[in-house]
Amino acid sequence: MTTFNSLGLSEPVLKALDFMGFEETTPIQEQTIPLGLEGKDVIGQAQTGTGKTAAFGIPMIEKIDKNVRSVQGLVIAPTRELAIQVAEEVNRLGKNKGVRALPIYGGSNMDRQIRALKDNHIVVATPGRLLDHIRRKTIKLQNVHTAVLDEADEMLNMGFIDDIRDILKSLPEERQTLLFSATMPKEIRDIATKLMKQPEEVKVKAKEMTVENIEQYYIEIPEKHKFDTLTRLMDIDAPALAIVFGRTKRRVDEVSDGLQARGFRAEGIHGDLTQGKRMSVLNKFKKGRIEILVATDVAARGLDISEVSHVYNFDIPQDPESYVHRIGRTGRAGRKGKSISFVTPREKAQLNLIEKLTKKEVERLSVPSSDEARRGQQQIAVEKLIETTGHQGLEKYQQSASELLEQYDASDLIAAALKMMTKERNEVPVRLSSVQPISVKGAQRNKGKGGGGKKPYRKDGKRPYNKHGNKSRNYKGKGNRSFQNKGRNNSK
Ligand SMILES: Nc1ncnc2c1ncn2[C@@H]1O[C@H](COP(=O)(O)OP(=O)(O)OP(=O)(O)O)[C@@H](O)[C@H]1O
Ligand SMILES: [Mg+2]
Repeated sequence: MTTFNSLGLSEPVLKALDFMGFEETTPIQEQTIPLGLEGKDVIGQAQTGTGKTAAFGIPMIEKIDKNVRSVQGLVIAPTRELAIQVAEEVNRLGKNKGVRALPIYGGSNMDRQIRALKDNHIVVATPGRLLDHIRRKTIKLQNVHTAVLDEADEMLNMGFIDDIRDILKSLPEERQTLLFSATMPKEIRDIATKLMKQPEEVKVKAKEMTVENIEQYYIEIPEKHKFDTLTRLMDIDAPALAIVFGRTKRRVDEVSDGLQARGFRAEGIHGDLTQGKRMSVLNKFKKGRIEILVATDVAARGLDISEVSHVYNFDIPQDPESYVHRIGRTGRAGRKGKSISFVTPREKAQLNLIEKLTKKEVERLSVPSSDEARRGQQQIAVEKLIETTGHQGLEKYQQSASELLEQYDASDLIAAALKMMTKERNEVPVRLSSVQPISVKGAQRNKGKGGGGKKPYRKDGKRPYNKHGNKSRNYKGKGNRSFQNKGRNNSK
């Protein structure tokens, strides 16, 4: 166990860490904070939810002179939501030291940003908006000594390489550059290395690329049954907060409309929404006012919402890396999480690619039946009833309870109470537009995935549900055609 104390951090930063409840370092923090403090360039790769933000945030804050009123640290992040979140975490870490961070991103008022820039030591920006400021000369970067690319591979992958290069060119030569992500494909790392000075590579040793505390499952399912299966899973799992990833904006809209039609508190988020709408949906989700966030990959990276208990890949992602980030929205900071990915029969090769990247086998589940879903709902009522027996104030009901028990059979009474408490399953028909399955370039059709049989769907390890009908059928692909990888479709 390594404490932050042993890293030689300043009192105000230690106090902030204490306030935030960080007791010991995570492995990536333990390894990169000393390098960051020494001024070394660092490429840091560690699993999702393991504290990379503080790993770069802490040394950056330590190196800020709060009396110099100019931007000294710069973080670049791929999305607006992430820029805001990172700025919040940096502000928490820097609070006692008097170090302030400002998020700047497209879709918000430029003049206001310009005014606010004067009072901040650190800027957390999306690449496009930052370049706007640089080109209009509305931001002064000559005092920047530390630059961080958070989710570096994503930004370089998205074709932002020229933007990033232009941004870095506008910073002083004498600076430190840090690069972080949970994934770092070799070709991207090679590009990145060219932007840095003899970077130290820190790759936290982990057998698998995904964190162990996420239980990973997949369900093989034809496209047309996905939606009903999703709502069944939700009825059984009763997630605290869930994120459902869809492939396109239209898909996200349709799935969130469908979920609403079935009585779930769901809303969608994707790149076509206004900034205001995106923020309001995300805030509602963080506060639990909606329970399901339906999203494109725009929400796949970096977002840290601790209560997210389930991630559903309604559509399997095009990039295997994206899978790592998507499921990483759950199981953060040591919490438990569960991910379930829908794979159409023609997409098995894509699943194999994912397993190859993550070095982790994804376990197969059978399609839950509507009877299992109904029992799932009933189980929720059972748990609620049991929990309520521990509540105070039950004595007010004891008199009625004894009277009832004199007249009726106890099990009839409990059955009636459960019936009243069990949510009726809403199965209004929902139709989605058809989509193309993901295709893998030159993919070998999956020839019998290893890993034994599938597991019947169950809410947890303790209560097995019998399998009912609905076995996944043997869908045959149309021959062994290899599919063209359409590359990244710009559909976030
Ligand atoms: N040392 C620590 N002790 C306890 N909690 C921590 C510690 N470091 C970070 N955290 C918390 O863990 C959560 C995840 O951290 P963070 O968002 O930095 O993860 P990440 O590695 O950047 O993940 P991703 O790859 O998804 O971006 C945050 O809520 C953060 O406040
Ligand atoms: Mg992060």
